[in-house]
Amino acid sequence: MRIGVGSRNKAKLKAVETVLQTLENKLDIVAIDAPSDVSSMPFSDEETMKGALNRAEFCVHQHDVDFGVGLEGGVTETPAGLFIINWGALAVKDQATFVAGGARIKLPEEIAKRLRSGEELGPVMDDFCHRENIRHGEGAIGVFTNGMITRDQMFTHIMKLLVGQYQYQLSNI
Ligand SMILES: O=P(O)(O)OP(=O)(O)OP(=O)(O)OC[C@H]1O[C@@H](n2cnc3c(O)ncnc32)[C@H](O)[C@@H]1O
Ligand SMILES: [Mg+2]
Repeated sequence: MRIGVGSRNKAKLKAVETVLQTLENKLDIVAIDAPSDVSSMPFSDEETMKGALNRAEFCVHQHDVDFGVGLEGGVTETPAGLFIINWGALAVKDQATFVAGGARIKLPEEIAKRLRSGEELGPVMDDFCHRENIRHGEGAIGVFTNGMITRDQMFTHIMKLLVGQYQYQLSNI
């Protein structure tokens, strides 16, 4: 089974491997530079979901893979403040595409302000924490939940939601 993941982000790749390893021994996971075709800091559910779908569909349409996975991070305004959000898509070659959303939490106002003025969350988190590449590891969600839920764990949950929907469809044809 050959799976294309539309990213080189370590947290995303780890999540895909974690979930698929439990299902199949012969796995060929390929990291693909898939364009999201949305802004680098998506600012709504709609835009973030679109980014995930575009990445997944690019993988199955442009590469020789059985499945394409797209995982996309973004933020959205709510009455309670700016929330970090994530969406995932699983495109099955010549078949359906599945979509799932992830856990979301409010970002501290100090971070939210910087994003509203046009900065990207990745560099803002590194600056805020005086560290590098937080987006490849625990992520903002890990930092602001005290490590309770890390970025790869959050994406692992999304992957389970995607694969589970595909399995349900297979068993109900
Ligand atoms: O290489 P790609 O796959 O694009 O991975 P990415 O880390 O850039 O992730 P996204 O494009 O999906 O996320 C959009 C932006 O939000 C940032 N971001 C999203 N979730 C984050 C998190 O948990 N921690 C730090 N930055 C995050 C990310 O760095 C981008 O600037
Ligand atoms: Mg990105």
